[in-house]
Amino acid sequence: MSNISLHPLLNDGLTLGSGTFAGGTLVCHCADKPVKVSVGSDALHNHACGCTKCWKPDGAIFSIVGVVPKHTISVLENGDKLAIVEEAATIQRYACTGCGVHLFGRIEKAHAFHGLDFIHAELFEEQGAAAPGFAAFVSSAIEGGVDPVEMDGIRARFKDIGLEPYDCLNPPLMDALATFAAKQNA
Ligand SMILES: N[C@@H](CCC(=O)N[C@@H](CSCO)C(=O)NCC(=O)O)C(=O)O
Ligand SMILES: [Zn+2]
Ligand SMILES: [Zn+2]
Repeated sequence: MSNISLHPLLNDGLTLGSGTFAGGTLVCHCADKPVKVSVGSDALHNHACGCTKCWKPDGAIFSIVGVVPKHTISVLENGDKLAIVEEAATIQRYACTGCGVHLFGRIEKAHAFHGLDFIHAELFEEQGAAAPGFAAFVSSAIEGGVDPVEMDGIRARFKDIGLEPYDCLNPPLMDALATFAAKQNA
């Protein structure tokens, strides 16, 4: 297959987390007045995401995104540069208006993942955050511009590095969404 970059942190195999990471500071890509956000948790359910909405570094076709309890997040510096990307989205992503990096995403409505904020662990200035554990929304990469003929190779590459590819979320998270929906509909 072609030289597609899944993500800079996936292209040469996974770097495992320390297992003891308890949070740190997320920093955007601005050279001047970067936005800094404190997080008091490791990235939970960390995964590669091929959807069109999650932030990706330049040249990558997958995002790496995980969640943290929202009460562990606080904006430390230059929060005036943050703006919500898409107000109507389930996940309201707070992006830096200078560089476009998403610092965190929050769900304000009733939802299985309410109370969890979405973050990109590669933005931690510290090392040791959890590695991604699976790949989600893989087929959505086509919506982002990937040629469908590349998909077999992309799925094979994920399997090679130990990440099971799914076209939605992984079974435990899909079960959590379905459990929430079942309770709401009861
Ligand atoms: N095909 C669409 C899928 C977008 C989508 O549903 N993304 C998921 C996963 S984001 C991180 O896991 C989601 O929950 N989105 C809610 C939201 O973004 O508000 C596409 O690619 O756009
Ligand atoms: Zn920035
Ligand atoms: Zn996504």
